[in-house]
Amino acid sequence: METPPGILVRDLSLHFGGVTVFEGLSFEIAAQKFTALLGPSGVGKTTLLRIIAGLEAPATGGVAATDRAPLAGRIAYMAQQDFLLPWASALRNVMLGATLRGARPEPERALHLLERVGLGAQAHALPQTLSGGMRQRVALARTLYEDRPIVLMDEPFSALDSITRLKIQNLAAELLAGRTVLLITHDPLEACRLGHALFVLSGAPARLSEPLHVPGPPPRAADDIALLQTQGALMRTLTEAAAP
Ligand SMILES: Nc1ncnc2c1ncn2[C@@H]1O[C@H](COP(=O)(O)OP(=O)(O)OP(=O)(O)O)[C@@H](O)[C@H]1O
Repeated sequence: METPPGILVRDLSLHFGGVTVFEGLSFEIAAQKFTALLGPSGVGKTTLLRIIAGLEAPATGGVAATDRAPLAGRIAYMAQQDFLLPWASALRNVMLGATLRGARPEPERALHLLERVGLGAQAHALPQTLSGGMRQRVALARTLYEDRPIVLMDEPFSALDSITRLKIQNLAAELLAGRTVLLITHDPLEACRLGHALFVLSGAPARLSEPLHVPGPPPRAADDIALLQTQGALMRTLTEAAAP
């Protein structure tokens, strides 16, 4: 895989009807790190991710890679819902991107990734026979199958119970290490376990907080002292962000 670049967001403005979601928003997402993005519901997190993914066009400004090469084709997107096709096996769902692009599927590589997320034995199972955590692991394997240097994740684990969530966070940290990852989450613990830098988006138009940094490589233990201190600081920033 090529060296994952960082992402430059420059002078972004976007309005929906009379609402100004972004006005002159600029920031940088570090290369080869996990960046966590938190903030109140409706502030514009998903919209920001969609702009970076090229799925939404801003009124002004834009998004570029720090290596100046085009971003197109270098981004994988993992959404909150697993979006698995109900009639296709786990294996075929992992290869869905290739199928949709008309590319030759690589079942051996897909199976290897299912094995890495602990689902080798379920390769031929249909999604409805799998638990929510298993389905999100299939979705994670599908994201990895795309093998893109940049990975955008929109609350990917929010529907899971807390222990399943801790386990899949560990997997994501291991399997996505070295890529440029932007993770939207409402879970301060998830942000602190996985993020190298944590940002809070708040206000209308939305502004980014100064980043918080958690020491040590992800995934961090949930009871790590430095993590708990950062989580406290993050909770204060989130409380201020929610104040009217
Ligand atoms: N296609 C659209 N048309 C009109 N308004 C939109 C559209 N998409 C988003 N919005 C509005 O833009 C704002 C930001 O929405 P967005 O989904 O990005 O928020 P969010 O921070 O991701 O929220 P949540 O945490 O609840 O997922 C909201 O006020 C939303 O209603």
